[in-house]
Amino acid sequence: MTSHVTAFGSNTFRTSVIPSLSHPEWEGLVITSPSYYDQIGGAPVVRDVVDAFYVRVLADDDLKPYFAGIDMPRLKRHMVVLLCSVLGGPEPYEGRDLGEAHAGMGVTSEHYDKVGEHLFAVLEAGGVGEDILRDVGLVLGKVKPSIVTGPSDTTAETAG
Ligand code: HEM
Repeated sequence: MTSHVTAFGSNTFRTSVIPSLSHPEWEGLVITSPSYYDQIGGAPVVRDVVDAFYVRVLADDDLKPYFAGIDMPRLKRHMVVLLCSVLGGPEPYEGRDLGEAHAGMGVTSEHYDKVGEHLFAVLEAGGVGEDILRDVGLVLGKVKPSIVTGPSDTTAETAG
């Protein structure tokens, strides 16, 4: 049996139709695309995604040590707001610059990629579409150099 009900609440954005613009003449001329943030169900869904994300991250023996002694409720709050704003939501991110927040942690490229995989896994489990996954992947690629400061054994491109 297939189900398209997301694991993170219902998605009602597609049901909002503006009656005066529903004439066939207007088809394809009116931009009705909601933000990714609205598409996935807004802040409540992002909160659920982030909760599930840190459950996975903390269950990963390679990643868990980074979070020892960290104020997780605060971290989750900052991550929720960051993800909301990346997805086009209204909340402005007020946490630290990502480079500054991760400075001195020695995050490796491999561990960064694992964190990215956990984020993808929860977004996929929540029924998030391909287009959003693709763009989140692009953002993760852009942010990586600010966060990764540790040694990596996958720097073969620069060899030779
Ligand atoms: C994948 C991209 C990542 C994003 C978007 C991200 C995002 C964030 C954000 C928004 C904060 C809070 C910043 C603040 O306190 O103002 C944070 C803190 C933190 N992140 Fe990340 N992070 C990422 C990757 C990682 C990785 C790969 C690790 C470790 C394996 C990591 C470990 C931590 C820890 C331990 C903190 C808490 C720092 C502290 O409070 O002193 N993060 N991250």
